[in-house]
Order: sequence, then C-alpha cells, then structure tokens
Amino acid sequence: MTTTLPALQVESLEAGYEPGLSIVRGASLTVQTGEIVAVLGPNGAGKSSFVKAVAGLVPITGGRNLLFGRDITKTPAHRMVFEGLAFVPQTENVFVNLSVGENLELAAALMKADRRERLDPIYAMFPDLARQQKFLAGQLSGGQRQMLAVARALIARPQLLILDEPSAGLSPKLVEQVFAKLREVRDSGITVLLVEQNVKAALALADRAAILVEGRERIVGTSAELLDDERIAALYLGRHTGKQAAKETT
Ligand SMILES: Nc1ncnc2c1ncn2[C@@H]1O[C@H](COP(=O)(O)OP(=O)(O)OP(=O)(O)O)[C@@H](O)[C@H]1O
Repeated sequence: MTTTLPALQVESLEAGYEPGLSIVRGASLTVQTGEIVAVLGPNGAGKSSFVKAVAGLVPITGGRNLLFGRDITKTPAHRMVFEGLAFVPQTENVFVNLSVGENLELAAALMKADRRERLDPIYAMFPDLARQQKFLAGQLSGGQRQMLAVARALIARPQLLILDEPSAGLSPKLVEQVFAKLREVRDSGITVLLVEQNVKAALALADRAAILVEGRERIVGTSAELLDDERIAALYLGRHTGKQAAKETT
C-alpha cells in the first residue's frame, strides 16, 4: 500500500521579526498533496508572516515545517526552490527593469537549467507572456505582472507553490483570471498554498482554508464548511445568518 505524504505539515510554528516577540504563535496546518489551501484572517493576524516563515523568510523560534516529510524548518530561503518550494511575494515579485523574457531566463539560470527546456512549457501555459516576451515587466498590467510572478516561480518546477496575496490590487475580473491560472497550476500536479484578503474569491478557489487569528489557526475546514460557518459569514462575507441576527438583537 502506498501512502501519500502531505505536501506540507506546519507543526506549532513560532516565528517573529524581533527576539521575544512572536507574530506566528503556535500555528499548525497540514496541506495535502494536490490541494489548494487558503490562509485567511483579519489584518495583522500574521498570515503573511506565517507563509514567509514557512518559506524561510522570517526567523523561526519554535515548531517545525515538513515538506513531503522532509524537515525544512532551517532551510534558508534561497535553498527552498531546490527543496521543491517556490514562494511568490506580494510585492517586488518581478524585475521591473527587465523584459518578460529576461525575467524568466534569469529564473532558469538560477536553477542552472536548460533555458529552452524550462521556458517552452511556461510559454505554452502563459501564451500572453509568450507574446509579451520583449515588454519590460514594469509595463505589464497588474494581472499580467502577477502572471509573470507565478510563471517565474514555476520555472523552478516546485512541488509546492506558496503565494502571498496574489489578488492584491487586482480588479475582480483579473482576480478571476489569476485564480483560474492557479487552478491550472494545481491541475498540473503542483500543490498551492495562498494567503488571501479576498475571502469570497479565495473560498471559491480553495479546497480548504484556515482562519488565522493572532498568529494561530482558529478555524480550519473545507471551503464549503467555512462558507456555511456563520462566524465566517458575518465577519468576512457580509452575510448575516438568522442565528447571528437573533444574537445581535438580544
Ligand atoms: N518586516 C517586519 N518587521 C517587523 N514586524 C513586522 C514585519 N512584517 C510584519 N510585521 C508585523 O507582524 C504582524 C503581522 O503582520 P502580517 O503582515 O504577517 O499580517 P497579515 O495577517 O498578513 O496582515 P494583512 O492582512 O494586513 O496583510 C503585524 O503586527 C506587523 O506589523
């Protein structure tokens, strides 16, 4: 019998920027292989810090992170791609003064990989970027720039793709396009973990989601369960259930 290891197991993670001040406070989360999982929660809950700590970008003071069973807790950020984890930051995720093609070629060069062998499948998956190869990344629209950031990350052929708020600053139509691409990424066999402010769109995309509050997961469930949860409805979806309304009037 073969068992599939979870793509990511975060166990009681503690992390922060300054000694003695944890921002991530004992958070745990398991992401199964082939899932899209969203990390949601109020502003300042530590969502970005959580995924950055997993990606090696925020100092970890406790707990551990396993990627397909391998301990990556102490792996430095620049080594993560070689472990199979690619991270797309919220901002400064492309080189604006380089062309689209140069952005992708640089990512291939960093992997010491054959340029054409890495780039061809990416251009096939992102035909708009293939057409815009010569454009400066800084001239792309917000949606196309986000696509380029995702494409750059995929050059590394990760097993797990982590994105920090890929919908930030995008119109609903562009959010839909970027999220459709993330579905394609998942369907190509890559597990996806993303931080989102856009709860409605995130729950429509993700298989499961975790609500992080004060650096710890408060509620974890399937997107359908969370959409049904009256606390989520009231807090994030602007929907008041009967029970919630009754509570508020008493
Ligand atoms: N580079 C940093 N140095 C010091 N503190 C930071 C840094 N980045 C974030 N913080 C602090 O960590 C806390 C959590 O921030 P974080 O960005 O992780 O939360 P978030 O849930 O992603 O918030 P938002 O939804 O507003 O983006 C905040 O109090 C923030 O001020």
